Amino acid sequence: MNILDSIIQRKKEEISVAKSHISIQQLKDSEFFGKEKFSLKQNIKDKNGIIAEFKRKSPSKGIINNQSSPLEVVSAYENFGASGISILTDKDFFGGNFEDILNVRNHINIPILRKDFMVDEYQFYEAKSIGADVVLLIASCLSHQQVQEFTALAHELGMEVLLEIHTEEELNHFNLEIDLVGINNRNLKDFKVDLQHSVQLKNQLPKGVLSIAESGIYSIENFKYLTEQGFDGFLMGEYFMKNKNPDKAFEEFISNTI
Ligand SMILES: O=P(O)(O)OC[C@@H](O)[C@@H](O)c1c[nH]c2ccccc12
Repeated sequence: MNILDSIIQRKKEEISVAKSHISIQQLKDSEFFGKEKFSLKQNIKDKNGIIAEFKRKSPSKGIINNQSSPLEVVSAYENFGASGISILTDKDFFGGNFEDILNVRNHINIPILRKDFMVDEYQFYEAKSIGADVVLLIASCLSHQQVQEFTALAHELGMEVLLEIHTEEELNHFNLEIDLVGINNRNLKDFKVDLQHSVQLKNQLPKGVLSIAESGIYSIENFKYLTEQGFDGFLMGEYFMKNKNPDKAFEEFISNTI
């Protein structure tokens, strides 16, 4: 069993526990349910294209940062022009939780991506109830049909969808309702990073689709290369989070690149 399989197995257990505690109706009654969303699609075009991630740890890197406060970090991301924020809500493997989104939602005015492994409709109601504007759909965990159904549900709830792909076969998961396509430079099964591979995949996307280069952007050179190759957006976590002050790291990166 690879790491992705273990994460999904655990996720399914968590979801069944969550369902037994909180009903969909209760989620619908929460404060954020009726709120308007911020559009990541729009912000990718209007701002600096970076979706900056708050990330404490990962299966590939272990602890990255368990000191920084989400609000301090994401406020700096917003102030220095990020198009959006990604916040991991997976607890066991990434050290995230719902509070990380709930605690910042009312303090920032850019879209928040709930970064998790979405495998069940219930999680879309959860995402909306904590104030997420965008959800991630990972093609390698889902069938073509699930991608379609989950996209429709996300839209019905007023959220946008970022479809993550990593292989040529996964291009088949794309449909015209998808808002943004992320190409993961990292293979989630063995953690290898390959930027060239992502560029090749990006060139096979239908024209006009907003493309996001995800993961493993470890230097200004990497960023510039991907920009030159025509990516519209960049999902970056570790590069900022590995610093004691991710807020400063973000500010410095922006002043050196954009
Ligand atoms: O920290 P990095 O290498 O900059 O990567 C950020 C983000 O792309 C990565 O966290 C990620 C991309 N897709 C995922 C799916 C699940 C969990 C995490 C991810």
